Amino acid sequence: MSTSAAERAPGVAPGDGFAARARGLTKAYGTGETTVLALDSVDVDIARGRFTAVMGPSGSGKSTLMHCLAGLDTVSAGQVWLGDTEITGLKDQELTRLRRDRIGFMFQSFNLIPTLNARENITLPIDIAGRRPDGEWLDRVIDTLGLRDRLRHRPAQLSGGQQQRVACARALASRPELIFADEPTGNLDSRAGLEVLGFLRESVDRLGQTVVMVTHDPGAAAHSDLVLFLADGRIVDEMRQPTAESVLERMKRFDMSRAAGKD
Ligand SMILES: Nc1ncnc2c1ncn2[C@@H]1O[C@H](COP(=O)(O)OP(=O)(O)OP(=O)(O)O)[C@@H](O)[C@H]1O
Repeated sequence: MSTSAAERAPGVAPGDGFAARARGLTKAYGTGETTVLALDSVDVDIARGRFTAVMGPSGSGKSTLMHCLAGLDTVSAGQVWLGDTEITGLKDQELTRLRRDRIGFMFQSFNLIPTLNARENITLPIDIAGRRPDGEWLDRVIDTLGLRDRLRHRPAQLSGGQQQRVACARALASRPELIFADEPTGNLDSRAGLEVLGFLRESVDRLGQTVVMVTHDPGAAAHSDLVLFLADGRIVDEMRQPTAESVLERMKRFDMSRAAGKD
């Protein structure tokens, strides 16, 4: 008999107000002496309708956290919920369906299909799922992202910023409960990067989306509502209403305390 998430984790209410949550999330890679503890019993709540940034030094577990929250990777211990669905323990097929129906992804490489035009790229995940796009929503996304006059262009005919906007529209097209963005501005010049961050911000403010973004860039994190700081597989701090300066300052302190710890 399966036990409900709430029964197994006392005090944890169903996912009201949270797009995703984790309790005791632990991820180890490898076995024996070569084991790497990428996540060490992480508790995290991702608020609905908010823009959350995840920062931390290289190797601190940012991507692993994102992959485990998105059901792209299995966990070693702990529980993860998307809304009020516990995803830890779901079978591959159920996870694939859940990701397809409820999550949007944006990666550093845009992963656009070169032979499809912008509009076809945007609706591809919906088409693959065999669903019909919600025309009104799609129009809003396309207009919010300023892509109306680029829909018939193929990726090669678009600038890097425009391609990333198409990738953003594709992530939003199915109106997912949650968008995960892994370094979405990593390959862009600063102007195009700012554009993408502005669009992610607008998707939260104007379209009510929930966004989780992994980034190394304090300037990018400043577009979020909340920054989670990871170190050695743990969430060690958080910051509301961040500015680039306050995030940079926090990271410097962090580097200093790490250096002190190694002495
Ligand atoms: N498939 C894997 N096999 C073995 N170890 C891994 C694997 N994936 C990640 N790790 C290790 O887990 C730790 C966390 O990695 P992760 O990629 O989550 O860090 P990150 O904070 O996203 O790093 P970066 O900022 O460099 O992308 C690192 O020590 C990494 O080497």
